[in-house]
Amino acid sequence: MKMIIDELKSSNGHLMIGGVDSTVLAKKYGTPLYVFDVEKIRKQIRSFKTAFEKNQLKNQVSYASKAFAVKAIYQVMKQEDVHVDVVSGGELYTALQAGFPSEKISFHGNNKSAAELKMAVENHVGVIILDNFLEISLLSQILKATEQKVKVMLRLTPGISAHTHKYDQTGQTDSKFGFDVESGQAKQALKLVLADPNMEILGIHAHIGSQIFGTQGFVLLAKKMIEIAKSFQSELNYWPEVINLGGGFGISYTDDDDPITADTFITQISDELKKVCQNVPEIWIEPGRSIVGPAGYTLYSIGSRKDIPGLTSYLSVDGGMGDNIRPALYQAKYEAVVANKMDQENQETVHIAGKYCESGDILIENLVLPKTKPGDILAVLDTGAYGYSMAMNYNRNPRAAVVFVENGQDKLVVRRETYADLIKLDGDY
Ligand SMILES: Cc1ncc(COP(=O)(O)O)c(C=O)c1O
Ligand SMILES: N[C@@H](CCCC[NH3+])C(=O)O
Repeated sequence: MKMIIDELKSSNGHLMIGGVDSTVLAKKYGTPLYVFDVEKIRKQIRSFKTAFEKNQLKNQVSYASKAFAVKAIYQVMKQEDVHVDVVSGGELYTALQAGFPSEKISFHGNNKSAAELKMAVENHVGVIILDNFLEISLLSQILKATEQKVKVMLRLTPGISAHTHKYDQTGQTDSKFGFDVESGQAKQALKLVLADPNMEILGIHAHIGSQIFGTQGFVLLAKKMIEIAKSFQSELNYWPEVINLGGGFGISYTDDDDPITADTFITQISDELKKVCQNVPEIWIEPGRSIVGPAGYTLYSIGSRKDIPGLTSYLSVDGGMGDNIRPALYQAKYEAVVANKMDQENQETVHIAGKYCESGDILIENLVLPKTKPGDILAVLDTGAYGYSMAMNYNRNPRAAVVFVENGQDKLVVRRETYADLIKLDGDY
């Protein structure tokens, strides 16, 4: 079991989150419940910033908001004075409604619609990260028609395969994202952008994937981006002001995961950049999971139990794949504890089943726990990234509420969906 657990116990054996008793939160707001320790989020952002400062690199941290995109998190990012990236009109809308400054927003996406591009231009987003040729022409038309100018970057596919789940790889040549460097698409895109008087090209971007542990892929990417910049300079007389290296820094979900600190990542990237380039551009990164993942917990109430003699036991909880699709989609592993029995000995091994009508709805296999009874609170750890943001209403289960805790105070930041919410969009026939 992860070392962290000892730090989280209160004297009565309850799991504490951000100075608040998690069982009190479960009672107050109901379960399933996402809980975020906001101080952890702030600390992680600051560790990226500190690492850049230590290495004396001009930089920008841009939170990849797909990991968790609700108004309150954009407000925390505003307080921490970082940028954010969005990948849809919906994320952009949420950020703007939260009062997040549009000039600090980067707009990503491999199939942005004309309407989304127009929305980004009208709201003066900081930079549009162009992903394909259709988008260049759509944006060009919009800018001409509205007589506006915008900063852009080009998303490149650098031909680097990260060591992670296939669904989490994005930098390999055979990827749906970005302009391919190898075949010359990237150069062609740059020519088009340079020729457009309404587009100001800020730099180049690449993202190799998500939940990556080694530094090797990032170091390779840094080197490759400088090579690309040099070829752009010699052939098109263009040198980027910014190189954006994307996100993807891995976190520890279980003891098998060995994450690298922000300091190690940034230092190794910085060393490589300085080795291969005298005039290092401003470096941007886009961490999502590493900023919000470890700060998140999901609290569930334990319900029914099925013991199959000689085989195994299933403990069911009141949530599952609807609030955390990651185990079903990527075979992702998690750790969990019984929040009201932190001081009790582990006594048995069980599978944690969700309540959705799918055999694949198993949140954790072979979890070692104390003896439990219905009504005990199970806390799954490190669920802050890609949990709520990928939540769904399968089986017409309402989506769970989200609570932020900090300095011993709790605040509901997303209310629980009601049954009435579920039929809000339905018409009669
Ligand atoms: C372009 C881009 N930037 C940043 C991220 C964030 O990745 P992560 O949450 O792994 O840091 C992603 C997701 O993979 C991405 O596609
Ligand atoms: N949703 C993925 C990460 C996607 C990253 C975006 N390209 C996960 O939970 O691991």
